[in-house]
Amino acid sequence: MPQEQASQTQTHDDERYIIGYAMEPKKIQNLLKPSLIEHARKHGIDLIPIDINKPLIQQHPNLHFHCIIQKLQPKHWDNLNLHQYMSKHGTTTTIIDPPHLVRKLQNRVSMLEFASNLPLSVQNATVGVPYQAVIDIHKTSGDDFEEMVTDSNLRFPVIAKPLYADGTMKSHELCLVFDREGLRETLNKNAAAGSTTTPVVLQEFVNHGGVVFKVYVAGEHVRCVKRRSLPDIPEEKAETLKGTLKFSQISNFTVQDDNGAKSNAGHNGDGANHLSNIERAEMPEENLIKELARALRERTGLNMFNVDVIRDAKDCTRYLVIDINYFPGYAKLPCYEPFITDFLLDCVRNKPAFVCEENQGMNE
Ligand SMILES: Nc1ncnc2c1ncn2[C@@H]1O[C@H](COP(=O)(O)OP(=O)(O)OP(=O)(O)O)[C@@H](O)[C@H]1O
Ligand SMILES: O=P(O)(O)O[C@H]1[C@H](O)[C@H](O)[C@H](OP(=O)(O)O)[C@@H](OP(=O)(O)O)[C@@H]1O
Ligand SMILES: [Mg+2]
Ligand SMILES: [Mg+2]
Repeated sequence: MPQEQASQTQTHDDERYIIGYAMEPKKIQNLLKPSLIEHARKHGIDLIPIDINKPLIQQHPNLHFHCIIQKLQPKHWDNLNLHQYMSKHGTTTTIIDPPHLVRKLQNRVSMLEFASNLPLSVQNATVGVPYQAVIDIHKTSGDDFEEMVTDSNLRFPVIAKPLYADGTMKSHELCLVFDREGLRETLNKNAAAGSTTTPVVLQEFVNHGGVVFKVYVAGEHVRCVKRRSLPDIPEEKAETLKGTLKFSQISNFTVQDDNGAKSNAGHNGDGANHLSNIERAEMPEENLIKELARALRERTGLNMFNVDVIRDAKDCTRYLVIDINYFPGYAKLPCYEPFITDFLLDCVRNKPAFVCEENQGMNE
């Protein structure tokens, strides 16, 4: 079976490790496929579900977790009371990754700060971030609005993104904004939402050939795949476009899923051309991806994340990080079973580089 061949890690028959997973049912369904549970089991790892709604200390009294992987909302941290659990088992159980570090990825400003001024040196390539500004969502009219847009130094088109990328559907509701009127309209709609109003980041839209590179990181293990993205907007067209265009989770399907959906729907023409653009797009240099992953692991202190990277259509040596997601959909990677299992084996064998700093800040 290809997954077996792809696994790099040797296991000894007598080694067995218990790894708990704490996450919402939808995430479990996406990630913990029988193929992963089986692959991990064959390599010495028993994956055990943790109930995220009650204290961990009251669960599995006869099991010792070597490590726990998690994707949780703050309320779940409270319910699980991991602090209590770790005060008893903290010397032998590792939590991947500490929540106070994960939280930095839940804000689109602090998230991209990790990717600013990265000292990478692979051929001529540079990796940076697009220009972005947080705006005052209450300045929706008159001079205040005009002044704010001028002061922000942004050039249209921009993408309006909710500041908080906190795992809610709302946090993925983005909007391409073509001009000042479009921006005013977006802010007015946001203001009309009343109690659900959210701060907004405006990020410059960068033409990038309609392809996003998703770099999946699990400790030292790194994989990069191509996904569908927004199409380019030629400069002359950008000047004539007005208003806004809402979109959400445009890059969440794999190229294979996209192909299937298009052919099932009987689409051709533009759709097919667009997909072949993706297939034709050259992957970034492997060393660049590795260096980027390493640098971000160091800066964030995290092990499990993916990075969305685009390549400037005007300058193919210029890469831009547009998004970093904690604990992404690894199951969308081909042969994700050995990828995750090898990482988990690294964790339980306590390779120093993978152990998070004493699980500090756990319940912060
Ligand atoms: N600055 C940008 N320039 C061009 N395209 C962009 C830019 N930012 C985002 N995009 C496009 O919009 C998509 C969604 O943006 P982003 O990744 O920030 O949102 P998200 O909801 O956090 O995504 P995810 O589902 O990966 O968490 C990207 O995959 C890319 O196709
Ligand atoms: O934090 P949430 O649950 O909103 O995170 C998303 C994340 O934004 C990414 O979109 C993941 O997908 P990929 O980047 O395509 O891997 C999602 O993965 P999923 O398969 O678990 O839905 C995350 O949940
Ligand atoms: Mg993204
Ligand atoms: Mg995201």
